[in-house]
Amino acid sequence: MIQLDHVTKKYGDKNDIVAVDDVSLRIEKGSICGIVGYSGAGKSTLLRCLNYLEVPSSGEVSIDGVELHTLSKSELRKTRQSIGMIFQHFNLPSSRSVSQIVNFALKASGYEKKLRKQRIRELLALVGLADKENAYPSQLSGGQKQRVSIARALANDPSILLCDEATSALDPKTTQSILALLKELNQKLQLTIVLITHEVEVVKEICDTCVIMERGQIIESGNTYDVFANPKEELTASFIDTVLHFSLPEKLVNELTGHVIKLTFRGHLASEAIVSTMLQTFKVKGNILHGKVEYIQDKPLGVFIMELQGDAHEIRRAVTYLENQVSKTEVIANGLDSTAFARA
Ligand SMILES: Nc1ncnc2c1ncn2[C@@H]1O[C@H](COP(=O)(O)OP(=O)(O)OP(=O)(O)O)[C@@H](O)[C@H]1O
Repeated sequence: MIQLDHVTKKYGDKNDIVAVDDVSLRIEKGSICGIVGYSGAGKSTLLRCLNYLEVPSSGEVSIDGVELHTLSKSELRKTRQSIGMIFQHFNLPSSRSVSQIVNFALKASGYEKKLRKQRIRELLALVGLADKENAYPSQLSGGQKQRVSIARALANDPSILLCDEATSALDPKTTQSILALLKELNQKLQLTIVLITHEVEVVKEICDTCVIMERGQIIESGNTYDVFANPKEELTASFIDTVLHFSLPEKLVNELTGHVIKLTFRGHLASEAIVSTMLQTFKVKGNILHGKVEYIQDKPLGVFIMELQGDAHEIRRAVTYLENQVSKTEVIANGLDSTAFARA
């Protein structure tokens, strides 16, 4: 388990750049945690505080109950060996072959020479590169290079893997294959994975929990499904909307005259029945403008956007019914008391 308590990291001669500001966070063993934020939010700094590549200005980082600041240099080096790291631009030396790159990591950690060849084969097979032992980085695609860097990061059998924008330089299809590999390694090796990204798609695909950062602080965090189903902060909602596309074009919304609501369903199977019961029970006309089910790690999250027309009293009753049936209702346009709706 990784635990951060009130971690702050300041830079600058006067300590006036606060890159990470009083962050407390717990990441469970064997889980995948995604840290999301725009450029400059403090993600990289926070990630580097986890293995003390950056020593926090204040606060505590503990790995499996051991506070890193209590460790001697050699103990810290040993702890770092249990934390692998991969990067956006792979950082592979161009003059070494794939097996030499992995061998170098094994050698540096004191892995017994006679066992190294076998270990290199195992690692390359694990990341799907069994046939690339003798290739050089320039002969590999971006996805293959990231696989080599993952093999290198796993050389020491780490229990934690830190991923710094690991898929940001890759095309969508290759991103999917690297994410699938990370998920597989997480399950096969019980590897705890912490990744930072500005791509919410990555979080949606593989993260059990997620953390949203802004100006060095965590503004929202939790189980990924819960955060996606019910974002509390505007920034979180806008990030999520970039992948779920659960909104309507503004021009269309402005042209609508009825009461426009957005319904969020946890699970989609009941959604159509609820909407049709509502339409049969109350004297309202419903126009479905948008309906979609997204899968967040195989769990469905459904959204309907509807325009309701009719008597305000009936609409209120219909909305009350919906509020009791679905996870969340939001007014998108023409709230019941708005003049626009009164005109309709
Ligand atoms: N070594 C440093 N010296 C001074 N300021 C730094 C240093 N590292 C980061 N910062 C500043 O700290 C803030 C957070 O930077 P950080 O790189 O952690 O953000 P980020 O969310 O990872 O952004 P990006 O996605 O662009 O890397 C920024 O204002 C950055 O300029």
